[in-house]
Amino acid sequence: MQVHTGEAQEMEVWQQDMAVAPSETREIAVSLVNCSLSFGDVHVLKHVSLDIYENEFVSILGPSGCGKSTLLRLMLELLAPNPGGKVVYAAAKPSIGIVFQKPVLMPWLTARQNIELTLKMGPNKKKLGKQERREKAEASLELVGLQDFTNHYPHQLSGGMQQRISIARALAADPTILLMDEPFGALDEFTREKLNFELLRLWESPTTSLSSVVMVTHSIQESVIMSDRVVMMSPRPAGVEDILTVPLPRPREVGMEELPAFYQTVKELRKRVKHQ
Ligand SMILES: Nc1ncnc2c1ncn2[C@@H]1O[C@H](COP(=O)(O)OP(=O)(O)OP(=O)(O)O)[C@@H](O)[C@H]1O
Repeated sequence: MQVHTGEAQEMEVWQQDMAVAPSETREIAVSLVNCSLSFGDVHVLKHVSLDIYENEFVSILGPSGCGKSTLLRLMLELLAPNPGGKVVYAAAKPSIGIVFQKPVLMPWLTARQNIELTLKMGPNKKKLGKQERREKAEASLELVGLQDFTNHYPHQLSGGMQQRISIARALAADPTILLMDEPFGALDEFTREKLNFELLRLWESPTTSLSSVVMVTHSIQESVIMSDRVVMMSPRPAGVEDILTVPLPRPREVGMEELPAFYQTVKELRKRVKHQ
Protein backbone atom coordinates (compact mmCIF):
# COMPACT_ATOMS: atom_id res chain seq x y z
CA MET A 1 0.00 0.00 0.00
CA GLN A 2 1.21 3.47 -0.88
CA VAL A 3 0.15 5.98 1.74
CA HIS A 4 0.85 9.69 1.55
CA THR A 5 0.45 11.33 4.88
CA GLY A 6 0.00 15.04 5.25
CA GLU A 7 -0.07 17.10 8.41
CA ALA A 8 -0.49 15.19 11.65
CA GLN A 9 -4.27 15.29 11.77
CA GLU A 10 -4.81 14.58 8.10
CA MET A 11 -6.30 11.29 7.10
CA GLU A 12 -4.40 8.71 5.21
CA VAL A 13 -6.40 8.90 2.05
CA TRP A 14 -3.98 7.83 -0.64
CA GLN A 15 -3.99 4.16 -1.18
CA GLN A 16 -3.29 1.74 -3.96
CA ASP A 17 -6.27 0.34 -5.80
CA MET A 18 -6.05 -3.21 -4.54
CA ALA A 19 -5.75 -2.14 -0.93
CA VAL A 20 -8.91 -0.05 -1.20
CA ALA A 21 -11.18 -2.64 -2.72
CA PRO A 22 -10.13 -6.20 -2.02
CA SER A 23 -11.55 -8.57 -4.58
CA GLU A 24 -13.05 -10.86 -1.92
CA THR A 25 -15.52 -8.16 -0.90
CA ARG A 26 -16.35 -6.42 -4.17
CA GLU A 27 -17.02 -7.59 -7.68
CA ILE A 28 -15.14 -5.99 -10.55
CA ALA A 29 -17.38 -4.55 -13.26
CA VAL A 30 -14.65 -3.66 -15.74
CA SER A 31 -10.87 -3.83 -15.81
CA LEU A 32 -8.43 -1.91 -17.93
CA VAL A 33 -5.32 -4.03 -18.13
CA ASN A 34 -2.00 -2.52 -19.20
CA CYS A 35 -3.68 -0.19 -21.71
CA SER A 36 -1.39 1.99 -23.79
CA LEU A 37 -2.61 4.01 -26.75
CA SER A 38 -1.03 6.30 -29.33
CA PHE A 39 -2.43 8.50 -32.06
CA GLY A 40 0.45 8.36 -34.54
CA ASP A 41 3.44 9.88 -32.79
CA VAL A 42 1.34 11.15 -29.87
CA HIS A 43 1.57 8.72 -26.99
CA VAL A 44 -1.56 9.34 -24.96
CA LEU A 45 -1.96 6.47 -22.50
CA LYS A 46 0.85 4.43 -21.01
CA HIS A 47 0.30 1.15 -19.15
CA VAL A 48 -3.04 2.11 -17.63
CA SER A 49 -4.40 -0.58 -15.34
CA LEU A 50 -7.55 0.14 -13.41
CA ASP A 51 -10.38 -1.88 -11.89
CA ILE A 52 -13.84 -0.38 -11.61
CA TYR A 53 -16.05 -2.17 -9.11
CA GLU A 54 -19.78 -2.75 -9.03
CA ASN A 55 -21.78 -0.18 -7.08
CA GLU A 56 -19.06 2.41 -7.03
CA PHE A 57 -18.70 5.96 -8.28
CA VAL A 58 -15.26 6.76 -9.64
CA SER A 59 -14.00 10.13 -10.85
CA ILE A 60 -11.06 10.64 -13.19
CA LEU A 61 -8.97 13.78 -12.69
CA GLY A 62 -5.89 14.82 -14.60
CA PRO A 63 -4.20 17.60 -16.55
CA SER A 64 -5.90 18.91 -19.67
CA GLY A 65 -5.09 16.79 -22.71
CA CYS A 66 -3.64 13.89 -20.72
CA GLY A 67 -6.07 11.35 -22.14
CA LYS A 68 -9.13 11.19 -19.86
CA SER A 69 -11.66 11.19 -22.72
CA THR A 70 -9.49 8.70 -24.57
CA LEU A 71 -9.73 6.42 -21.53
CA LEU A 72 -13.54 6.58 -21.70
CA ARG A 73 -13.45 5.84 -25.43
CA LEU A 74 -11.35 2.77 -24.66
CA MET A 75 -13.97 1.68 -22.13
CA LEU A 76 -16.66 2.20 -24.76
CA GLU A 77 -14.57 0.08 -27.12
CA LEU A 78 -14.59 2.88 -29.68
CA LEU A 79 -10.80 2.66 -29.55
CA ALA A 80 -8.60 -0.38 -29.06
CA PRO A 81 -5.51 -0.34 -26.86
CA ASN A 82 -2.09 -1.12 -28.29
CA PRO A 83 -1.20 -4.85 -28.38
CA GLY A 84 -0.68 -6.18 -24.88
CA GLY A 85 -3.52 -4.15 -23.38
CA LYS A 86 -7.16 -5.07 -22.95
CA VAL A 87 -10.47 -3.90 -21.53
CA VAL A 88 -12.37 -6.68 -19.79
CA TYR A 89 -16.02 -6.43 -18.75
CA ALA A 90 -17.36 -8.88 -16.19
CA ALA A 91 -20.68 -9.07 -18.06
CA ALA A 92 -20.74 -10.82 -21.43
CA LYS A 93 -22.90 -8.02 -22.87
CA PRO A 94 -22.32 -4.97 -20.68
CA SER A 95 -24.98 -2.30 -20.81
CA ILE A 96 -23.18 1.05 -20.96
CA GLY A 97 -24.63 4.57 -20.96
CA ILE A 98 -22.69 7.67 -21.93
CA VAL A 99 -23.19 11.35 -21.11
CA PHE A 100 -21.03 14.04 -22.73
CA GLN A 101 -20.28 17.60 -21.69
CA LYS A 102 -22.70 18.93 -24.31
CA PRO A 103 -26.15 17.34 -24.47
CA VAL A 104 -26.05 16.84 -28.30
CA LEU A 105 -29.82 16.88 -28.77
CA MET A 106 -31.58 16.98 -32.13
CA PRO A 107 -33.10 20.49 -32.23
CA TRP A 108 -36.08 19.42 -34.36
CA LEU A 109 -37.13 16.70 -31.92
CA THR A 110 -38.90 17.10 -28.58
CA ALA A 111 -37.34 15.90 -25.32
CA ARG A 112 -39.28 12.65 -25.57
CA GLN A 113 -38.50 12.13 -29.25
CA ASN A 114 -34.78 12.67 -28.64
CA ILE A 115 -34.81 9.77 -26.20
CA GLU A 116 -37.03 7.62 -28.42
CA LEU A 117 -34.57 8.15 -31.27
CA THR A 118 -31.70 6.78 -29.17
CA LEU A 119 -33.79 3.79 -28.13
CA LYS A 120 -34.66 3.20 -31.78
CA MET A 121 -31.05 3.37 -32.94
CA GLY A 122 -29.37 1.80 -29.92
CA PRO A 123 -28.90 -1.85 -28.96
CA ASN A 124 -32.55 -2.10 -27.81
CA LYS A 125 -33.97 -1.25 -31.21
CA LYS A 126 -35.09 -4.80 -32.00
CA LYS A 127 -36.59 -5.37 -28.59
CA LEU A 128 -38.72 -2.27 -28.11
CA GLY A 129 -41.88 -1.39 -29.98
CA LYS A 130 -43.03 2.18 -30.59
CA GLN A 131 -45.28 2.29 -27.53
CA GLU A 132 -42.59 0.79 -25.29
CA ARG A 133 -40.07 3.34 -26.51
CA ARG A 134 -42.50 6.11 -25.70
CA GLU A 135 -43.18 4.72 -22.23
CA LYS A 136 -39.46 4.29 -21.52
CA ALA A 137 -38.70 7.81 -22.72
CA GLU A 138 -41.46 9.24 -20.53
CA ALA A 139 -40.37 7.20 -17.51
CA SER A 140 -36.76 8.32 -17.83
CA LEU A 141 -37.83 11.98 -18.21
CA GLU A 142 -39.82 11.55 -15.03
CA LEU A 143 -36.70 10.18 -13.28
CA VAL A 144 -34.91 13.44 -13.96
CA GLY A 145 -37.93 15.58 -13.07
CA LEU A 146 -38.84 16.64 -16.62
CA GLN A 147 -42.22 14.93 -16.90
CA ASP A 148 -43.86 18.29 -17.67
CA PHE A 149 -41.45 19.02 -20.52
CA THR A 150 -41.75 15.90 -22.66
CA ASN A 151 -43.06 17.87 -25.65
CA HIS A 152 -40.64 20.76 -25.35
CA TYR A 153 -37.93 21.29 -27.94
CA PRO A 154 -34.30 21.75 -26.80
CA HIS A 155 -34.31 25.51 -27.50
CA GLN A 156 -37.23 25.87 -25.07
CA LEU A 157 -35.16 24.37 -22.25
CA SER A 158 -32.30 25.69 -20.10
CA GLY A 159 -28.79 24.22 -20.30
CA GLY A 160 -29.36 22.29 -17.08
CA MET A 161 -32.64 20.86 -18.39
CA GLN A 162 -30.97 19.84 -21.64
CA GLN A 163 -28.28 18.04 -19.69
CA ARG A 164 -30.98 16.32 -17.65
CA ILE A 165 -32.43 15.06 -20.95
CA SER A 166 -29.07 13.62 -21.93
CA ILE A 167 -28.88 11.87 -18.55
CA ALA A 168 -32.45 10.60 -19.06
CA ARG A 169 -31.47 9.44 -22.54
CA ALA A 170 -28.53 7.48 -21.14
CA LEU A 171 -30.70 5.95 -18.40
CA ALA A 172 -33.55 5.00 -20.76
CA ALA A 173 -31.58 2.02 -22.05
CA ASP A 174 -31.17 0.70 -18.46
CA PRO A 175 -27.36 0.76 -18.34
CA THR A 176 -25.51 -0.84 -15.47
CA ILE A 177 -22.39 1.20 -16.23
CA LEU A 178 -22.51 4.93 -16.86
CA LEU A 179 -19.56 6.76 -18.39
CA MET A 180 -19.65 10.55 -18.12
CA ASP A 181 -17.25 12.97 -19.80
CA GLU A 182 -17.32 16.28 -17.91
CA PRO A 183 -21.13 16.08 -17.77
CA PHE A 184 -21.58 19.27 -15.76
CA GLY A 185 -18.62 21.24 -17.07
CA ALA A 186 -20.72 23.61 -19.18
CA LEU A 187 -23.19 24.49 -16.42
CA ASP A 188 -23.25 27.33 -13.92
CA GLU A 189 -22.19 26.51 -10.36
CA PHE A 190 -25.72 26.46 -8.94
CA THR A 191 -27.12 24.09 -11.60
CA ARG A 192 -24.01 21.98 -11.43
CA GLU A 193 -24.34 21.35 -7.71
CA LYS A 194 -28.04 20.58 -8.08
CA LEU A 195 -27.38 18.05 -10.84
CA ASN A 196 -24.49 16.50 -8.87
CA PHE A 197 -26.89 15.51 -6.11
CA GLU A 198 -29.68 14.57 -8.53
CA LEU A 199 -27.32 12.18 -10.26
CA LEU A 200 -26.24 10.66 -6.95
CA ARG A 201 -29.89 10.10 -5.99
CA LEU A 202 -30.53 8.37 -9.33
CA TRP A 203 -27.46 6.19 -8.90
CA GLU A 204 -28.57 5.19 -5.40
CA SER A 205 -32.20 4.69 -6.38
CA PRO A 206 -33.58 1.19 -6.97
CA THR A 207 -35.58 2.66 -9.87
CA THR A 208 -32.45 2.64 -12.04
CA SER A 209 -30.21 -0.28 -12.91
CA LEU A 210 -27.06 1.80 -12.48
CA SER A 211 -24.19 0.13 -10.69
CA SER A 212 -20.84 1.67 -11.67
CA VAL A 213 -20.32 5.28 -12.69
CA VAL A 214 -17.07 6.62 -14.14
CA MET A 215 -16.99 10.40 -14.45
CA VAL A 216 -14.27 12.56 -15.99
CA THR A 217 -14.21 15.95 -14.33
CA HIS A 218 -11.94 18.98 -13.97
CA SER A 219 -13.45 19.89 -10.61
CA ILE A 220 -11.65 18.56 -7.54
CA GLN A 221 -14.61 19.47 -5.30
CA GLU A 222 -17.06 17.69 -7.58
CA SER A 223 -14.89 14.57 -7.66
CA VAL A 224 -14.73 14.45 -3.86
CA ILE A 225 -18.38 15.10 -3.10
CA MET A 226 -19.56 12.50 -5.62
CA SER A 227 -17.04 9.70 -5.66
CA ASP A 228 -16.01 6.66 -3.71
CA ARG A 229 -12.61 6.85 -5.35
CA VAL A 230 -10.77 9.52 -7.32
CA VAL A 231 -8.27 8.39 -9.93
CA MET A 232 -5.50 10.91 -10.59
CA MET A 233 -3.91 10.62 -14.02
CA SER A 234 -0.36 11.80 -14.71
CA PRO A 235 0.52 14.16 -17.57
CA ARG A 236 0.65 12.62 -21.07
CA PRO A 237 1.51 9.88 -21.75
CA ALA A 238 -0.91 9.33 -18.92
CA GLY A 239 -0.87 6.55 -16.41
CA VAL A 240 -2.74 6.13 -13.15
CA GLU A 241 -0.67 8.22 -10.77
CA ASP A 242 -2.70 7.72 -7.62
CA ILE A 243 -6.05 6.50 -6.42
CA LEU A 244 -7.74 8.18 -3.51
CA THR A 245 -10.54 6.79 -1.41
CA VAL A 246 -12.96 9.50 -0.33
CA PRO A 247 -13.59 9.18 3.41
CA LEU A 248 -17.16 10.51 3.32
CA PRO A 249 -20.23 8.43 4.20
CA ARG A 250 -23.09 7.63 1.83
CA PRO A 251 -25.54 8.98 1.01
CA ARG A 252 -23.78 12.21 0.22
CA GLU A 253 -25.72 15.26 1.31
CA VAL A 254 -25.60 18.98 0.65
CA GLY A 255 -23.49 20.46 3.43
CA MET A 256 -20.91 17.67 3.51
CA GLU A 257 -18.56 20.19 1.89
CA GLU A 258 -18.28 21.68 5.38
CA LEU A 259 -16.88 18.47 6.88
CA PRO A 260 -13.15 18.29 7.68
CA ALA A 261 -12.96 15.02 5.71
CA PHE A 262 -14.14 16.91 2.61
CA TYR A 263 -11.73 19.80 2.71
CA GLN A 264 -8.81 17.67 3.83
CA THR A 265 -9.37 15.43 0.82
CA VAL A 266 -9.69 18.43 -1.51
CA LYS A 267 -6.51 19.86 -0.01
CA GLU A 268 -4.65 16.60 -0.54
CA LEU A 269 -5.80 16.43 -4.17
CA ARG A 270 -4.76 20.04 -4.79
CA LYS A 271 -1.33 19.24 -3.43
CA ARG A 272 -1.05 16.33 -5.85
CA VAL A 273 -2.17 18.48 -8.79
CA LYS A 274 0.46 21.11 -7.94
CA HIS A 275 3.18 18.48 -7.93
CA GLN A 276 2.36 17.37 -11.48
N1 LIG B 1 -8.78 11.05 -32.76
C1 LIG B 1 -7.63 11.60 -32.39
N2 LIG B 1 -6.61 11.72 -33.26
C2 LIG B 1 -5.43 12.25 -32.88
N3 LIG B 1 -5.17 12.72 -31.64
C3 LIG B 1 -6.16 12.63 -30.74
C4 LIG B 1 -7.43 12.08 -31.05
N4 LIG B 1 -8.21 12.12 -29.94
C5 LIG B 1 -7.46 12.69 -28.97
N5 LIG B 1 -6.23 13.00 -29.46
C6 LIG B 1 -5.14 13.57 -28.68
O1 LIG B 1 -4.96 12.78 -27.53
C7 LIG B 1 -4.62 13.56 -26.41
C8 LIG B 1 -5.59 13.28 -25.28
O2 LIG B 1 -6.88 13.76 -25.62
P1 LIG B 1 -8.11 13.60 -24.63
O3 LIG B 1 -9.26 14.32 -25.25
O4 LIG B 1 -8.28 12.19 -24.28
O5 LIG B 1 -7.58 14.39 -23.35
P2 LIG B 1 -8.38 14.90 -22.06
O6 LIG B 1 -7.53 14.56 -20.88
O7 LIG B 1 -9.76 14.35 -22.07
O8 LIG B 1 -8.39 16.46 -22.32
P3 LIG B 1 -9.28 17.62 -21.66
O9 LIG B 1 -9.09 17.53 -20.17
O10 LIG B 1 -8.67 18.89 -22.19
O11 LIG B 1 -10.69 17.42 -22.11
C9 LIG B 1 -4.63 15.02 -26.89
O12 LIG B 1 -3.30 15.38 -27.18
C10 LIG B 1 -5.45 14.97 -28.15
O13 LIG B 1 -5.02 15.95 -29.07
